Amino acid sequence: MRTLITNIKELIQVRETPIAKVSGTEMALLPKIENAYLLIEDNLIAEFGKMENLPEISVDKTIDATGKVVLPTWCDSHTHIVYAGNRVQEFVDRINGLSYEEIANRGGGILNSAKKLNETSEEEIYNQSKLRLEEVMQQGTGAVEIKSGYGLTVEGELKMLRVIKKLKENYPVAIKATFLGAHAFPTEFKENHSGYIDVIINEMLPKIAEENLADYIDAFLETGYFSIEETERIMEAGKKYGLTAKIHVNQFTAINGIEACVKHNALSVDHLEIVTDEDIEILKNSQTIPVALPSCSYFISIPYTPARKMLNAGLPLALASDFNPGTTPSGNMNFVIATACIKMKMTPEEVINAATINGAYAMGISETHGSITKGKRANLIITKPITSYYQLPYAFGTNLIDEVIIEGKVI
Ligand SMILES: N=CN[C@@H](CCC(=O)O)C(=O)O
Ligand SMILES: [Zn+2]
Repeated sequence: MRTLITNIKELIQVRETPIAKVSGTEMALLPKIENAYLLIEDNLIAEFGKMENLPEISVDKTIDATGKVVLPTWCDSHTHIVYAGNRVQEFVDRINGLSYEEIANRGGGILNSAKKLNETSEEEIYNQSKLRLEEVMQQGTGAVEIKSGYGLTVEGELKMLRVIKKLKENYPVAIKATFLGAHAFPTEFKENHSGYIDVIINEMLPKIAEENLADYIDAFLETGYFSIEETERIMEAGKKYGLTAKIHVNQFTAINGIEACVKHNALSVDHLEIVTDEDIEILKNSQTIPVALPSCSYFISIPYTPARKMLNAGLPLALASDFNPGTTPSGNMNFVIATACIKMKMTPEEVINAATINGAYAMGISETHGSITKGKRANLIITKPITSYYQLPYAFGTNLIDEVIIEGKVI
């Protein structure tokens, strides 16, 4: 099957030579071709170039993109899309003055979602979660990482990971599964942290490996959650099963957690609302990519990741949604990029790099996703007619997406 997209006003994020990620000042550059065509063969990008160089070819379908921008679909490297129910009451409690921490201390927060998840059948969780996946696909997401972490029991964690596996099987979007058993301590292990970590290492991980249910391992390294030493135990155990770490860290406090993650070759460190100069130094010269989650900062009113400071220091940065019931009940990457421009003072070029090629890197899929490169997956957003790609973050709240193509097919 050959599909030809013609008369593209701007074909953006064009990388003739494949790259893994972009860092520092490179993030300000977003290569593009004006008045372009792009040829899709089956599920791959086969050719692209200027309209004037379009060769004579026979195709099965032509899409006229006059006035429209074409770019790679969003690569959302950090979500918790699989969950049961919602946490609307906590939303109202926060409006009335309670903080995220106060709600968690009352047994709300992650433990609230864990209770709901353990009471809900696998089929029902799948049915609720697939609606969120379908929604973000329509919003232009073509690759997504999904975490467990609302089970916190052997059965609960396996149930979540099996739902992620089923989503992988049934949807064309690229999905990476991350095991986040170390998301919070269940109440019965509140005073016995090592006991719960033993359950993670000796009971959960072997079963997950046996069923091949996870690609990565995560922990919530934070004051009041998992300490550096506890997170190190988790990362080391994961490594034994071939699971590279992607760690929640520096969301509320900076406790030198980033150093431990870099030491253990984490693929990404995520959140980073609070970042010290030492953290930035440590991230330099590492292969670990920082991931910012601006919708979370927006929703629970916490600081935004200091993107400018990090980019000025030469670091790469990825942007992801953090879609979850507690701190970010939205997976809309269009809102993520707009918020990063508006609140983090990133430029349109930087946010698009952060949400495509760098997001792909943060999921370990930049060889196949995240740019317009021959041989990569034909995962594309075709916008409505717009003046330029600047309009995407500018017109926040307006749906400017006309069509989404995943694996070569309009969805
Ligand atoms: N901070 C840790 N985990 C999630 C939120 C968990 C929740 O409140 O349900 C996050 O990334 O924001
Ligand atoms: Zn998260």
